[in-house]
This record gives sequence, structure tokens and C-alpha cells, in this order.
Amino acid sequence: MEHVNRVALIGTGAVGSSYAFALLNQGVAEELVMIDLNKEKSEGDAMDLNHGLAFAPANKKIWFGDYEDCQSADIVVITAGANQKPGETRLDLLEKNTAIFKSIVDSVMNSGFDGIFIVATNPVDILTYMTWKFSGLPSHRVIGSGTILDTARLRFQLSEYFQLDSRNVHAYILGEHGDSELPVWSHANVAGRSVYDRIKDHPEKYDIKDLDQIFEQVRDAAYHIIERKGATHYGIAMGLVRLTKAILHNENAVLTISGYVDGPYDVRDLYIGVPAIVNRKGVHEIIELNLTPEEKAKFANSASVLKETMTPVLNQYVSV
Ligand SMILES: NC(=O)C1=CN([C@@H]2O[C@H](COP(=O)(O)OP(=O)(O)OC[C@H]3O[C@@H](n4cnc5c(N)ncnc54)[C@H](O)[C@@H]3O)[C@@H](O)[C@H]2O)C=CC1
Ligand SMILES: CC(=O)C(=O)O
Repeated sequence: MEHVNRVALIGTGAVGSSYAFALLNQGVAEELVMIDLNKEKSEGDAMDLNHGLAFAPANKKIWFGDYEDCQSADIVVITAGANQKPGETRLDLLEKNTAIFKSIVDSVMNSGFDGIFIVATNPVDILTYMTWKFSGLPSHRVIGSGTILDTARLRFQLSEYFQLDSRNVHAYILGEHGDSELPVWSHANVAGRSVYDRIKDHPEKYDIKDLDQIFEQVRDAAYHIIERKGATHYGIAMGLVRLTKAILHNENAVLTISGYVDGPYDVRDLYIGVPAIVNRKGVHEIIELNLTPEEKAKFANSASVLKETMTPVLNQYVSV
């Protein structure tokens, strides 16, 4: 019998329902089951999305379900939990969302699930680590969205600055998906030129000092959007679909995700945003970039922010 790709989505709030909509529009999975504490909302979303099936690129089955439906899922995507209120950082959400994750991941694993987790809930790097610990799955099958969105934001900002299609901009944000993240300017290139060379090519238009402001816009983007509309959801939803597609279509795509790092970048036992090759098995390889001393120091700082924030909460939930 032909395999039918099933995605189980847990959390159908702003991020989850946008993900479901993007997944349906891009025709990525054959089956989508939606699960949420708020059953009415989730059921309403499933009904609403079903009414779009006639306009979707491929036939899909979408329903409001329960944890039992995770048993044969290829991927479980978790977007459930609290989001930031204006002024809150992602790290402020850790305690509440770890408690929520303990019950969600236990319920998923009790179904007999044996696929790949994708985590988007914040603080995403730490909750991906918690998902790995709570599930007992191999680390390459537990993936966080990491800096996939931040990298997309950087590519957008650079595309505006250089007046180029963002698909011709190659640049990464690494580290925490949060305030301590860093841009890797030493490997950023546009139209086949390093960002530094492109700036030197046109001193009348560009200035190296502008890069600081471009990065600040990327790092602080979520705060600016949350101030205006209370949540960010479309960008991350499309990033999560990109990641889902890389897995289901066995793409060997290079994406900046939150992967388990134990050695590369001089980091031990941590989930953090890094470039990785993603395919049907999950994270196939973490790519270690040759960072400059300044970038290495920023990466180390970001790793220690995550480690210090995670350790007390981890000790409460997991016997080490
Ligand atoms: N990784 C990233 O780049 C991004 C992450 N996020 C994060 O995604 C998360 C969700 O954000 P929103 O969708 O805006 O929040 P939301 O409040 O709109 O939705 C959260 C959903 O989780 C559900 N939920 C809560 N506890 C649950 C449980 N125990 N079981 C099942 N469902 C449960 C709620 O009923 C709600 O529908 C937040 O942590 C937010 O910070 C948001 C944007 C980008
Ligand atoms: C909320 C969040 O994590 C973001 O938009 O980056």
C-alpha cells in the first residue's frame, strides 16, 4: 500500500492555523490532523480549511483529532503554548511552556508515535531540548524551527537594501532564536559577491555601518510586530512548511534550524540555531561554519545564555 504522509499539528492558535493554511496551499502533506486544548477553535479551523480543499493544489484530508491520531504521523508539529505579550522576551515563556510540553510530548509518545518532531513554541531552542528529553527519540528526529525565520528576515532586509530578489541573498542568523542571536556576515553573499565586496563595489550607495542596523531590525522584528498586532505568525508558518517539505520530500535542504549540537562550534549538549542538512530522516548533518573570532565569541555567548536559562528548569523535569 502506498504511504500517505500525515502531519499532526498540536496548537492551532495564530501560528498553528497559519501553518495549516500554508501547508494546504502548498500541497505538502496528504493528511493533516489538528489538535488543541481549545477543541471548538480547532474543530472550526478544520471545517473552514476543508472548505478550501476544492481550491488546493492536491487532495488533502484535514480533520480535528486527538493524540491517538499521532500514532501513524510522519511529523508532529508543536505550536501550542503561551506567546509573548508586549515587552516579554521569548525566554520569559520557559516555565509555563515547559509544563505544557511535558503533557503534550507524553501524550504524543503514548500514542506510539515514532516519527519526527518539529517544535516552534518559544523559547524554541530550549523547548526542542525538552521535547528530545521527554520523548526519548534520537536527537536527529527532534528539530526546532530555530533561526529559520530570523534567517528569512535577514534575507528580506538585505534584499531590500541591495534591491535584489531575496532568493538571491544567502546569509544566516545563528544561535538562540532570540535576543542573543548573531548574523554571520563573514559568509553572507548576494549575487555571487560577498556582502562586504558588494558594499565596496558601490561606495556611493552602501556603507558597511548599515549592516548593524539591518541586523537590529532582524533581531527585534518580533517585538515590532507584537507591539502592532499582538503576535507573529505568517512568516514562521511558511518557515515551518519549508521545513516540513524538506523532510517529507527528502530534500537534503540546508536550513538554519535548532539542532542538537554536541561538539561542533565548541558547544556541548545543547539545541541551538545552526545550518543543517535536513532530509526524510530529520537532521542529516549539522554544518559547522568557519566563524571569525568575533562571530565565535557571539555564538559562545548565545550558547551560554541558553544553557544558563535552561539548566534550572531542566533539573526540575529531567533527572540528570
Ligand atoms: N519559533 C518561532 O519563530 C516563533 C514561535 N512562536 C511561538 O509559537 C507559540 C504559539 O504562538 P501563537 O500561535 O501566537 O499563540 P496562540 O495563543 O495563538 O496559540 C496557542 C495555542 O496553543 C493551545 N494550547 C495551549 N496549551 C495547550 C495544550 N496543553 N495542549 C494543546 N494545545 C494547547 C491554545 O489553546 C492555543 O490555541 C508561542 O510560544 C510563540 O512565542 C511564534 C512566532 C514565531
Ligand atoms: C515570536 C517570535 O519568536 C518571532 O516572531 O520571531
